Amino acid sequence: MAACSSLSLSPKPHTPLRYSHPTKPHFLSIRSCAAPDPTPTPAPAAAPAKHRRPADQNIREEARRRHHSSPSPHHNFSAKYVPFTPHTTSSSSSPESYSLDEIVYRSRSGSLLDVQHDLSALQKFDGQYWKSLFDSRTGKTNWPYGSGVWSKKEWVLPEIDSDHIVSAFEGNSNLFWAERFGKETLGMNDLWVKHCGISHTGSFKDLGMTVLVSQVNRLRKLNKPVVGVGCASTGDTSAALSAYCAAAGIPAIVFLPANRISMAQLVQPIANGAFVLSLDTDFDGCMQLIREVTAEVPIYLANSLNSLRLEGQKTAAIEILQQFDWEVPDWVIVPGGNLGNIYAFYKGFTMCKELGLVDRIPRLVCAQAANANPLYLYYKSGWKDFKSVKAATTFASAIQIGDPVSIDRAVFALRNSNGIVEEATEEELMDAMARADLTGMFICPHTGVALSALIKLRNSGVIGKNDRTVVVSTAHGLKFTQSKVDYHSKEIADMACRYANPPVNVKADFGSVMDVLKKYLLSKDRS
Ligand SMILES: Cc1ncc(COP(=O)(O)O)c(C=O)c1O
Ligand SMILES: N[C@@H](CCOP(=O)(O)O)C(=O)O
Repeated sequence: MAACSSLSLSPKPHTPLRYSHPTKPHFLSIRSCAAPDPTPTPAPAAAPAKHRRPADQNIREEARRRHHSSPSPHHNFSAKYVPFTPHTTSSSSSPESYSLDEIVYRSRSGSLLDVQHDLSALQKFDGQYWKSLFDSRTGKTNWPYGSGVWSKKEWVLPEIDSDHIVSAFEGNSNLFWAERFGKETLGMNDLWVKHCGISHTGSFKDLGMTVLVSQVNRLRKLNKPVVGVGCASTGDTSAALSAYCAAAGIPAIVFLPANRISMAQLVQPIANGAFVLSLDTDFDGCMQLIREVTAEVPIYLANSLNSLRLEGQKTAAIEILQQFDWEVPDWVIVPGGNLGNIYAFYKGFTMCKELGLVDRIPRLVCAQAANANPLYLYYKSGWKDFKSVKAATTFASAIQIGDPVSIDRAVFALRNSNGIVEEATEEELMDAMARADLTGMFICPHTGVALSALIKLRNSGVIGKNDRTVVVSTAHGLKFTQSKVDYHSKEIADMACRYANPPVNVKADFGSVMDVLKKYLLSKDRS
C-alpha cells in the first residue's frame, strides 16, 4: 500500500484515478511553432546593461576578490570532531578529537561523533552581532552567504574556503502560517509549518548535503583519497546527494531498498547521473551494506551517521528563530526516522541560546509512524529499554526505519528539551495529510505524521491553543503523489479515507454538468 516503485521505471500497472487529459498538441508541433523566424526583425539596439558582469566573471570570483581585498576577521573560528556522549556539551573538552579534514565517522569506542565549535571564539561576539550578521545576509545572491545554510557559515564550517563550497542557495524556506488548518482543526491561531521540503531537491536533506559535499570537495582538493560519496537511502538523502555531487562533478553511489521508495524519489538520482543500486532489502539492510562498503573502499559516507550533515540541518532551527524575529516558539514538531534531524534542531536552538541570541529553547516533539516506531517504544519505556524493530510498510516511506543510527543523539535532544515522542497510525497520518491539503497545503505523509502528533497533543491539552507551534514539513508533497492518489481513490484496505475528494465522472453535456454542479453548490451552501 505504501508508495512503491521498481527500478524498471515502468508505469504502475494499477492506476486507480482516471483524470482525462485535454488533447495537447504533440511537443514537436509546439517546438516547430516556436522555431526562430528565418527573417527576424532586427531587435532595437539594447540599452547598455547595468550591473552586468564581464563574461569571464561570476559570483564565486567576486567572493574570492572580496576575500583577498579584506580577509575575514573571523579567521580564528574553528570546529573539530569529538565523540558524542550523553554528557557532551558544546563546551566540554574531550581528550579525543579529530580534524574535520580526517575521514572518520565513529570514535575509538565506537560512539557517534559530534562537530564541536570553538564556542569561546564565537562568544567574543554578542548575540546582537550574530543576529545582525545573519539578517544582513539573508536571501541575497552573495556567494555563498545567500544560502540559508552558508549565511551561518561561521557556525557551520568556519574554516572552509568559500571557493570550495557546493551550494544551490538552499535554505531560506517558507515558514507558512497555517491559518485555516490551525483555526478549523485545532482552534489555534499561532500554528506554523516550516516548509523545508520546498527546496532544491524537495526535502530538508539539501541543508546537510551542501555541507557534506562541500567538505568532500575540499578533501579532494587536498588530495585526500575520496573516489566518490555514498549513502543508503529511503529516497531523500539519495536525491540530495546525487544533485550536489552532480553540481560538483563528484561520483555519487546510492543504495536504495527496492520497491520501497516513490517513483519521483527514484528518478532523482537516476537523472542526476548517480550510480544507483536497487537492493532487495529494507533501509536498515542498505545502511548496513553501505557501512561495510565505505569501510573497505574510499567512498565517503553521506548518511547522517556522519555528523557533518547535521551542521547544515541545524540551520533550519536558527532560521525559524530568525523568521520569528528571534522570538522562541513554544513547540517544534519533527518527524523522525534515522533520527539525525531531531538532534540537529536541538543543536541549532541550543547554539542560539549559548551565543546569546535567545534565552531559551522550544520543547521538541519527535513524531514517528506507528509502523516504524523504535523511538516511541523507547520513550514509552521511560528510556529504559531500547530495541530496534523490523519497520513495517508505511505511507511515510522515508521514515520506514527500524534501527535508527542517531538514537543516542535523539534521546539526548528530547531529554534536554523536555521533549515528547508521539506516533501516528497509517489512518491518522493519511487523514492529517488530507486535512492539511484541504486547507491549501500539499504536504508529504511524513508531515502528516507530525501533524497527527500535533492533533493528539492538542486534543489532550498538552499543547495549548495559544501556544506558538511549528510543524517541520520535511519533504515536498509532489514526491509522494501516489499516496494521495491511493487515498483520494478510497482504494486503501481498512482505511475509511474520510477526507477523500475523488473526481466526479459526468457525461459531457450541459444538463448533466449543471445537475452535479447544483448539487455541489447546495452542499457547500449548507456547510
Ligand atoms: C521526508 C523525510 N522526513 C523525515 C525524515 C526523518 O529524518 P531523520 O532520519 O533525520 O530522523 C526523513 C529521513 O529520514 C525524510 O526523508
Ligand atoms: N530519510 C532518509 C533516511 C536516511 O537518513 P540519513 O539522514 O541518515 O541520511 C533518506 O531519505 O534516505
